[in-house]
Amino acid sequence: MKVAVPKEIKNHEYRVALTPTGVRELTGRGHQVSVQAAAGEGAGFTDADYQAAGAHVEADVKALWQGAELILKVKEPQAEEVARLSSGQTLFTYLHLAAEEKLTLGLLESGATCIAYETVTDSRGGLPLLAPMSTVAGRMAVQAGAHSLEKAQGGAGVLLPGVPGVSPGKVTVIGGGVVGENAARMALGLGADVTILDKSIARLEVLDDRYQGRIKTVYSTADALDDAVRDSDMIVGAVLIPGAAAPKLITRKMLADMQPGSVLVDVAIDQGGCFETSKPTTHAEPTYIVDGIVHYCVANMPGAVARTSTLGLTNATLPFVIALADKGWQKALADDAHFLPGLNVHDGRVTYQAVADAFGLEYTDPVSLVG
Ligand SMILES: NC(=O)C1=CN([C@@H]2O[C@H](COP(=O)(O)OP(=O)(O)OC[C@H]3O[C@@H](n4cnc5c(N)ncnc54)[C@H](O)[C@@H]3O)[C@@H](O)[C@H]2O)C=CC1
Ligand SMILES: CC(=O)C(=O)O
Ligand SMILES: [Mg+2]
Repeated sequence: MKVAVPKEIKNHEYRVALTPTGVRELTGRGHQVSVQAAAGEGAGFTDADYQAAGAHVEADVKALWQGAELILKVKEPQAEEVARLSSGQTLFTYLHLAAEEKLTLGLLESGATCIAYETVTDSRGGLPLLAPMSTVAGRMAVQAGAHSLEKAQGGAGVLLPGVPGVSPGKVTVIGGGVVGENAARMALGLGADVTILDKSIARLEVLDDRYQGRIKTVYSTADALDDAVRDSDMIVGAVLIPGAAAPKLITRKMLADMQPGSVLVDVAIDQGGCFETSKPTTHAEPTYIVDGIVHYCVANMPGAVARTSTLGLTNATLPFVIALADKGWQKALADDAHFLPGLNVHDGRVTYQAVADAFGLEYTDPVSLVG
């Protein structure tokens, strides 16, 4: 199969979808891999590294896209990339469509087959292609939030660990999944006073057992959210309903109950965000202030630590990439019931229920397409 790896073009996105190690796995199976010139630079891989693994390095971006059957990316296609996609091509990348109507309509119009990393599942109820980046983003969330608490960033001037004689800062994490647990772990490591809210008692049980009371667990209700906004120096938004737009859990009105200079870090921004006042930001300008509250809402947080993130992401995606290249999308998805939910769009049809629901579009069951 002809596989293409474009250079990412989203603001401050330095990850790449395939490492030279991945290229070697594909070329060893007889596939042709084209990598855009400098695609791996931000993650520490040179064009020569890719060539040594058997890739063709392509400087002409138009030729790269046109010649591809399978396109591997990291972030959702930007407008100029959507315009390059065509019917018969398969795109494998993060999509987050429920938060992006224009992108959804663009992909439908392209006629391409679009498989999202974030909706692939596993036998333990997890999201194996989201988890590595959720781990990164959860760990970064506290770094970013701690920096945002500094006065020069508009923050309240709170040092999370406190000092002897001064209480530590309070961090509340809403959603105790992969992002949430990793954020809580970092906050705990810094010496903050940490609480996790979740709707899943089973998940709270796991966290309680794992952290033996060092992290408080609270069942997420409207009252618990009211308490969180009154008490917290930093709130991390880390909820997910797979494939769907995030629920808005903190409204603008609730910001009035927060201490001025408190910080909201909305990691769930890639699914639209879980705070009413969230809007996507970039690493170039990661924060903004609403009603005295600092908001950090970067939609591609892991892009800033591209070396670690690329290695973590591609370790997880490689087996699925190999399946797509070896078998084609139809057989690869038909053979793996956990890969199948990755299919979000095919030939003008929406094949993921939560995306169809988000925009009132007709849903096509992916089972009917893979035979
Ligand atoms: N901004 C960025 O750069 C990145 C963003 N993300 C995003 O972070 C979000 C979280 O991802 P994961 O932790 O992997 O998901 P996850 O599925 O591991 O965890 C989500 C948790 O939210 C809980 N939850 C759902 N609704 C809730 C509610 N109303 N109140 C409280 N808890 C609720 C669930 O029970 C679950 O424990 C996703 O939107 C993901 O796409 C992930 C990586 C990078
Ligand atoms: C999950 C995601 O959106 C990211 O890694 O950028
Ligand atoms: Mg996004």
